[in-house]
Amino acid sequence: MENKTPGALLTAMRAKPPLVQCITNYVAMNIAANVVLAAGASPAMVHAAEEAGEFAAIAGALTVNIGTLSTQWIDGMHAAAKAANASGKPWVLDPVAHYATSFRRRAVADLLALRPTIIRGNASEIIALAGGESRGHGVDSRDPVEQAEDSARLIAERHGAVVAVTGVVDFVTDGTQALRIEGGSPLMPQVTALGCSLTCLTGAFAATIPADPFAAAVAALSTFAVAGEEAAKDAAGPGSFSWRFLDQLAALDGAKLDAKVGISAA
Ligand SMILES: Nc1ncnc2c1ncn2[C@@H]1O[C@H](COP(=O)(O)OP(=O)(O)O)[C@@H](O)[C@H]1O
Ligand SMILES: Cc1ncsc1CCOP(=O)(O)O
Ligand SMILES: [Mg+2]
Repeated sequence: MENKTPGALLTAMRAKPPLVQCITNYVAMNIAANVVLAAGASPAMVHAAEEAGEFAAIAGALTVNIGTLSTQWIDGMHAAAKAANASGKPWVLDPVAHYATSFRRRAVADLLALRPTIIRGNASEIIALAGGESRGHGVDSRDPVEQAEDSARLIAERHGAVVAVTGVVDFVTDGTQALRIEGGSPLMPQVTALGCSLTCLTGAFAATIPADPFAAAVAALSTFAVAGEEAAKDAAGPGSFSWRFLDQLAALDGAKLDAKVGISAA
C-alpha cells in the first residue's frame, strides 16, 4: 500500500472490511463491537478456548484484553494468540490494570512471551509494563502520557512490538520511529471501555495493513482523536458524548480524517 495516511487506511479498511476477533472484557464487549462496526469493520467477540484458536485463523487480526480475567479466558487468549502467530495475523494486547494483582501480572507476562504485534495501553499501564512505578488506579490512568514515552520506547525495543500510549496526547513508537497524536476529549475517559474499544479498532487497522503495524496504530488513534473531538463539540456530558462518538465514527471519511488530525514527530 502506497498511501499510509490515517485517512487512506480508513478508506482501505472500509473497502475490505476486515473481520476482527476481539477477546475483550464483559464491560467493553457491547461498546467495542459498536465502535468497530461504526468505523466500518466486522467485530466478533470470540474467547472460549474450544474455538478461539480456530477463529483466529480465519480472522484478519486478533485483539486480547485482560479486563475481566479468568483462567478459562486465559486459555482462550493463548490458543488465539498462538493461532494468530501461526497464520501470520497481527494481534494487539491491551494490558488492562495489569499492575493490580499477581494474577494479572502473570497473565500479561505470559501473553508478552507470545509476542504481540501492537501493545495499546494508558500511561499508567505502559509505565508499569516497563517496570516503573505507576500511579494507576484500578483500570484508570493517573499518569501523564509524557512520562510514559520512555517506557513505551523500552517496551517496543524489548518486545519487538509497536507500543501505543493513550491519554491527553497519544504517543506511538516501534522503538525507531515515534509520533504524537493530539485531539480527543476529556469526556473520553468518562465513558467506560473506550480504551478497550480503541484496542479493538487498532486490530481492524492492523488487519488492513498487516505489514505496517505502526501505521495501523497511528490510524486507529487518529480516528479516535478526530471522532472524539467532533463528538465533544455538542455533547452535554458522557452520555450524549457516547452516542455522538459512534455517529462521528460512522460519519468520518478519509479526507476529513487527514485534514483534521494533528500528528507531530516525537
Ligand atoms: N484527557 C483526554 N483528552 C483527550 N483525549 C483523551 C483524554 N483521555 C483519554 N483520551 C482518549 O481516550 C481514548 C482512550 O484512552 P485512555 O482513556 O487512555 O484509555 P483507557 O480507557 O484504556 O484508560 C484515546 O483515544 C485517548 O486519546
Ligand atoms: C471498568 C472495567 N473493569 C474491568 S475492565 C473495565 C473496562 C476498562 O475499560 P478502559 O480500559 O477502556 O477504561
Ligand atoms: Mg484500558
